[in-house]
Amino acid sequence: MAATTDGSSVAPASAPDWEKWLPFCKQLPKVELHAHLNGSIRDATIRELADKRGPKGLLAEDAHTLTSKGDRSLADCFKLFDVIHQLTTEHDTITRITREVVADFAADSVVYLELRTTPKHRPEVGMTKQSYVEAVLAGLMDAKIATNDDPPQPPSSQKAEMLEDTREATSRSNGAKAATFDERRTGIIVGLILSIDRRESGEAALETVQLAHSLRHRGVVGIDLSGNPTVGSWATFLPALQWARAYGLPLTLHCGEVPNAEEVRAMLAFRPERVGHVCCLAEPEWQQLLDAKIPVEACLTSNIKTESISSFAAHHFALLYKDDHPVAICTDDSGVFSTSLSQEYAIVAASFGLTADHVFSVARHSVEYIFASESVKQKLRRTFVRGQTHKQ
Ligand SMILES: CNc1ncnc2c1ncn2[C@@H]1O[C@H](COP(=O)(O)O)[C@@H](O)[C@H]1O
Ligand SMILES: [Zn+2]
Repeated sequence: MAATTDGSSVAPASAPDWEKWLPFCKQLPKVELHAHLNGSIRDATIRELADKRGPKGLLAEDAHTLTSKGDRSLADCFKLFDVIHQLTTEHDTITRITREVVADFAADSVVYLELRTTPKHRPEVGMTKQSYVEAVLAGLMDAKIATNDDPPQPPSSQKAEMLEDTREATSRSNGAKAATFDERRTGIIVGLILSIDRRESGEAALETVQLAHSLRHRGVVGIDLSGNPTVGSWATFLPALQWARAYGLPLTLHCGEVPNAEEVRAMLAFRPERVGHVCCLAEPEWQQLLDAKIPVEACLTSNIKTESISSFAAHHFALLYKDDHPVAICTDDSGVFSTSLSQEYAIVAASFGLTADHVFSVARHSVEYIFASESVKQKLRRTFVRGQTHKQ
């Protein structure tokens, strides 16, 4: 793994080192660009859903074990997602977890969130990819209603109308209309990214891209490629990703979570708008990333817990930061890895000896990498005026 620091210019951090950064990071406005819906569920919700399935069931046992949060390999992590997915099969549950996840990010001073999720086709419960995404969109609506000061929840017939009200239509280069949920009620703007799972066929991937295209005006802002990195091949997903690009949908790819030089080279050559992780890049691919200046979503706790990186101090965030490479700090799976965006910022600050100004600047620069219109960026830039509303 070439993407490690030499350790000479960065001081390793122990947990108490970063904890003292938490109050500052909690009140810092933040942008979250890499958060998987089913990886961000509250522990209490997982346990409640598992218990409803029967107290002695295998799922309940697994759910209680999985919320005990030990470090686990990447392979264990994907087993865990399978358990979580068995607990979140109902539309109502999808709506509920979306509402809760958005509320949790909002409570952590996240001002802009790009939440990603894999549309699920589950004929056994009457779920199509479209109905799954509709359930997520309903959760985004509910999140706004739930955190609103005054109005009670409207009957569902009114929801579509309200959704229409809260749209922010913006022009895209291809002339399509895009939208993000605005922050009038909650203080958080949310865009939805649809994920392609590496287990899927090329056809299923294309279905997700077409769904994203058709729901652009409802808050879908981009496409992600994720899932077990040891499964599937780049060639399978490339046609769907090319369609996404033709539709003008920005792309983010999970890249280099495990060593796979050929795939990393192909991904970087494709020039996605962002990449996640980039943990296991050899020197030529690392140089390719730096030259391409593709913004990186850095997920420190995730990389440590899945054993892709050996320690916070050895994380390649330091190299990216020193090189002035575009980078955004992200959680990946705040529920599964028991973290928060504030905690990730605190870890970065303590691990790499940043000042409060540096931390603020990292947060502010993340605005430049979002999948939203210039008008949304402008609005967010105004939130990040150092010294005006947010002091050390
Ligand atoms: C740990 N690093 C990771 N690497 C790759 N993919 C990951 C991931 N963490 C999460 N996912 C992807 O997100 C799904 C869960 O959320 P959704 O059901 O889509 O909401 C997982 O099944 C996996 O496909
Ligand atoms: Zn991820």
